Amino acid sequence: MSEEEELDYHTAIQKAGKQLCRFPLVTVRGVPLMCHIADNFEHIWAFTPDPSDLLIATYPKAGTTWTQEIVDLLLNNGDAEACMRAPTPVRSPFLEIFSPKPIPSGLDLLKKMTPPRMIKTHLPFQLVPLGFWENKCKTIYVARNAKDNLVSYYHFDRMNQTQPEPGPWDSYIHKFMQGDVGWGSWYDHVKSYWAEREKRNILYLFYEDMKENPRREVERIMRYLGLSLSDEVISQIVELTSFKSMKENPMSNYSCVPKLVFDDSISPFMRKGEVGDWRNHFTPEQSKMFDKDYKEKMKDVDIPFRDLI
Ligand SMILES: Nc1ncnc2c1ncn2[C@@H]1O[C@H](COP(=O)(O)OS(=O)(=O)O)[C@@H](OP(=O)(O)O)[C@H]1O
Repeated sequence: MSEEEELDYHTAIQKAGKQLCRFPLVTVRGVPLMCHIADNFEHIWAFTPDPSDLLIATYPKAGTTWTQEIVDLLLNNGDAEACMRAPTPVRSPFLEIFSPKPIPSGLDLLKKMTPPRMIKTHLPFQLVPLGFWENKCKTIYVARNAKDNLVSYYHFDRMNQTQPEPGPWDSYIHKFMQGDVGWGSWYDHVKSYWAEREKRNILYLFYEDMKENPRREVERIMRYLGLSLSDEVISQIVELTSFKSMKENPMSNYSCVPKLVFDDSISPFMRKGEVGDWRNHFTPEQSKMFDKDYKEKMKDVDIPFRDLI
């Protein structure tokens, strides 16, 4: 990003900050979306990607930013400086985000960029513009176990002053289970991409696998992208995308978003980055109740989630 663009970007988000509020949810084709997304859904649906574009799809808080950083470094042969050219949401536009914006509007940014582009979405499979599938765009989906995903989303809803009010922890668990949160049901989301993964050649990854063996997962992404990088470069990418490195990196830690939007005194964007943190939040009763409902909602699929019990 040039100095002028960077200045523009910061002025724009500061100005937009004045119009920001906790956006209410509006249902689009059965999926609750924040109203600024719902109001502009027609434009989002009409977006036509280039066949060379890459889609990174996730339910919110499943490891999107981590994956965006890995992909950008892979595409830039591990060049840390190149990947510090701009904050994550500028390097990898967020397809459905519209103004007033805590981060730049995805469609506006995409118009200015030449393919191949790295595009982020939280839309469930059925709301992703058809052009992605017609043009056979490569797609990486990252899923995170439901309980850790819920915990991360709860803290994000507390700190992001544009997300709907999360309310107390106990009622948030119920909201999440009912899919009464932005981008809807976690259960439907992870299932929607799982069902299409083979037909659409979607690389379906798990946050827990990335934590367990980041190098193995970086290499998996590398092969999916048709790249072959040296062992040394891969090691560098693993190091640059560790939680600690990304938390310290102003281009990946979302410190680009002003405090009046992302209030990091409530909870930082790069919060803990752990598997199993749900154990510090769920009471045994809440966990039992969640597990019973989970079993019922997930009985029709066998997606290998771990660290849930
Ligand atoms: N490098 C790395 N390693 C491990 N964990 C990481 C990493 N980068 C981000 N994170 C954690 O991912 C959570 C944020 O998820 P997303 O990037 O999907 O958020 S968003 O939906 O794009 O807003 C959030 O999880 P929690 O800490 O559990 O809240 C981040 O801390």
